[in-house]
Amino acid sequence: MRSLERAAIASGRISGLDLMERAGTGVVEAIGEAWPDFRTPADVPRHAVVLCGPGNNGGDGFVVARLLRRRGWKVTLYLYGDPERLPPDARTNHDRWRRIGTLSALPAAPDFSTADLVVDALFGLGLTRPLTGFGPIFSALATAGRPVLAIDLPSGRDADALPDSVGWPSAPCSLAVTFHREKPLHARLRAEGIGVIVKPIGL
Ligand SMILES: NC(=O)C1=CN([C@@H]2O[C@H](COP(=O)(O)OP(=O)(O)OC[C@H]3O[C@@H](n4cnc5c(N)ncnc54)[C@H](O)[C@@H]3O)[C@@H](O)[C@H]2O)[C@@H](O)CC1
Ligand SMILES: [K+]
Repeated sequence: MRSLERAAIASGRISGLDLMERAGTGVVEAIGEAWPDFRTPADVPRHAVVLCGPGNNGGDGFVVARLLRRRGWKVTLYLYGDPERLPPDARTNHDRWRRIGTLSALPAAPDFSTADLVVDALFGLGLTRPLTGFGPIFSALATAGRPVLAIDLPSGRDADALPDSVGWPSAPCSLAVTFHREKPLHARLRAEGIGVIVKPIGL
């Protein structure tokens, strides 16, 4: 994915920011496909809790937050990490979000009870080692029993599904929305009964 992305950007066909916008747009399309009820307006605005991480997976989360807000959703956004250290495209989408919404630092045990949907944009392809310290958050998420959409893949899991990654702490997941092509992990997710939707982003 990284080399495809680099080649697409180097060709001048598309920018990294465009890819991120397409990824976020694909996620919002997938929400309507997986949960058709969410397409129709509700009396009370629907509530999404979006968890953004320190890389471009978090950047996709900021795009999704903005697009859901535009569709009338109430959005609660938690950021894990320092906004000043976000990579450039994620930072741009953080700034765009901040023009229309607020964010808080990710608490140790967030309240997910009023969420119609939780969007997991903490970690994607860039995870390099097992997560530590996320146990209480993942437990709170599992206990809340709310639908969880993973952007690209459930945070904490290894996209390559290498054997030594079995058992790494990871977020619960109802649906994973990945981009361009499935990665090795997605076959495993399907085998576990987790939905997977692949969205084109113009690569
Ligand atoms: N590569 C591509 O072609 C595209 C990527 N996109 C998104 O970008 C994501 C990949 O972005 P990144 O490469 O920035 O990676 P991530 O956003 O998955 O994570 C990178 C960040 O996580 C930190 N990190 C890694 N392992 C950690 C651990 N165990 N504990 C704590 N911190 C850890 C790294 O230091 C870095 O700050 C994809 O999953 C996808 O969601 C999309 O925007 C569209 C195109
Ligand atoms: K994720």
